[in-house]
Amino acid sequence: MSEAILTASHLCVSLGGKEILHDVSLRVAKGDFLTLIGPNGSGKSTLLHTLCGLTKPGQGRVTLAGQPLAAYGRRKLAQKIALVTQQHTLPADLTVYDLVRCGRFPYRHFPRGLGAEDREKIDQALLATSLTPYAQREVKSLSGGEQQRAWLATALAQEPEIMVLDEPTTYLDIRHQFMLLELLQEWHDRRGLTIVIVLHDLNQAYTWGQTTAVLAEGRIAAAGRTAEVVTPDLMQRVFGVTSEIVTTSSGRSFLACYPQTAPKR
Ligand SMILES: Nc1ncnc2c1ncn2[C@@H]1O[C@H](COP(=O)(O)OP(=O)(O)OP(=O)(O)O)[C@@H](O)[C@H]1O
Repeated sequence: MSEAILTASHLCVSLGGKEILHDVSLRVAKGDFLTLIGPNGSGKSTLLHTLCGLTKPGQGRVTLAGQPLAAYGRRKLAQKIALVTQQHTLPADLTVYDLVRCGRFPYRHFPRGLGAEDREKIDQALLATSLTPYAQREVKSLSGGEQQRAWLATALAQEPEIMVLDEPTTYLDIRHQFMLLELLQEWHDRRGLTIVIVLHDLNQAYTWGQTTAVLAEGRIAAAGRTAEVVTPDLMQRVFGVTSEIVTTSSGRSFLACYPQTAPKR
């Protein structure tokens, strides 16, 4: 088994006076592509924020490469982990280029401005997300899906070892959902990026995950190799939905979820 890069041990997290995560332990191996799934309100975002050090656990701890998160300064931590979430507040006139440039902040030594390497990384990130022609557009003028890609570009420019993404396919049409997942897969395969990603589409979690963790009511219901975790039995137990592993004529396997009441075609 590969070494752990990120480890959560016995996390208890409370928000607004209520315990949200109960004794959650999770091990993310270096180079993993981990999909995190669970019903609405099960604590997925809370877990991601805690893994990134944005939310402090009441009990338990998170370690990054064997060191507690608190041992890393903010700049060093940002060189290791990038978080892509959906809650964004932005100045009205911020351009895409300016946003993606923020990904280079952990590497900048003030008062020096952007160096040649920073500019190269920004250009690469814009290119990878097909946003080069949008560089001078105001972020707020972009569609929801384009904005999502701009945030992904910012995280790519950050060059983290671990990318943590909270439902990044929201707002994206199906082709762009696949493009985003393929892009992550490519950065995972070519650059060894470790990925922890919340996906609501269970088939996508089944298809892209090497490992999968399932949260239910603030507890880990299952974790391990995706093919062993994402099973019709578990989907029934955790989500209350019927599903089947379906193999197409081209030999690809999918998790097909369907309501019992769906009309047959
Ligand atoms: N700041 C807060 N104060 C109080 N309760 C909170 C706070 N933030 C989140 N919660 C509650 O914690 C629970 C878990 O929320 P969280 O956003 O982590 O779930 P989730 O699995 O990501 O949900 P979803 O799939 O709907 O995005 C929810 O019941 C939510 O209402």
